[in-house]
Amino acid sequence: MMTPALEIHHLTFAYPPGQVALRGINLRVMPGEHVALVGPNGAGKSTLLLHLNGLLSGDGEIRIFGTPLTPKTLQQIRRRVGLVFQSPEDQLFCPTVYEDVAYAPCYAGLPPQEIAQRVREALQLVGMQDHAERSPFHLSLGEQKRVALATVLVMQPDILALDEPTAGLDPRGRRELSLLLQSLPQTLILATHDLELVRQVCPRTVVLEGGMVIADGPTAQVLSDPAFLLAHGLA
Ligand SMILES: Nc1ncnc2c1ncn2[C@@H]1O[C@H](COP(=O)(O)OP(=O)(O)OP(=O)(O)O)[C@@H](O)[C@H]1O
Repeated sequence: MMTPALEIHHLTFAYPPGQVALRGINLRVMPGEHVALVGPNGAGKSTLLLHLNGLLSGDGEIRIFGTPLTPKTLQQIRRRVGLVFQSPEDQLFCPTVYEDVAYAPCYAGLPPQEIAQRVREALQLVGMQDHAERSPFHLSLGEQKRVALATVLVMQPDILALDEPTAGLDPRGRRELSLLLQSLPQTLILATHDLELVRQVCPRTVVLEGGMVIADGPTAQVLSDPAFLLAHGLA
């Protein structure tokens, strides 16, 4: 059998001093799957994403392509799992867009020529190739979000986890991002309230509520029942 890209067993986590955010999450995602993570505010979506590359660490087990996530494997796993945060200012800190996108490949010690090529490709993918020399702080929110995505794509992660990627984007920005996400061959985990995006990008949807998985199945099925959507804060 093919090794899953992501396996989560009985993951439980509480923020100090005791705010329980995840209660026994089990999840298996196969390579190349595009999975949506939906649920009301406070359901635990962001908390779950922060566990995927060890930024938070709860009780239970996480395996990335079969490798358990432990302090020993953390560096190796961070190269395979790219996390795009909800607010781009958490991800951008250099004087220029180019430097921000080049930061991770520089840090990883890639050769300069490869860095330049990867940065060009990543900026092209998100449609920001003409803004390489601008300051990220003078870009619009939508542009910043695209650069933040490029800073992760540039490392060519096998798993891409995005938190609210369309929040704050205008309709055209949304459409372009949706098309880009649909085209990505990577395993994709998308935490969002944007059900239209979910229908466009993710054949599978997982619903979280109160830190638990309360539904997991084909998107068309999971999102088809208006009463279910209403009951769980999704509509
Ligand atoms: N830094 C923190 N300290 C304490 N509690 C937190 C912290 N961050 C989140 N929580 C709590 O953990 C729970 C899960 O929050 P989380 O942000 O993961 O939910 P979410 O599904 O991403 O919500 P949203 O849709 O609002 O982004 C909530 O009860 C929240 O109040």
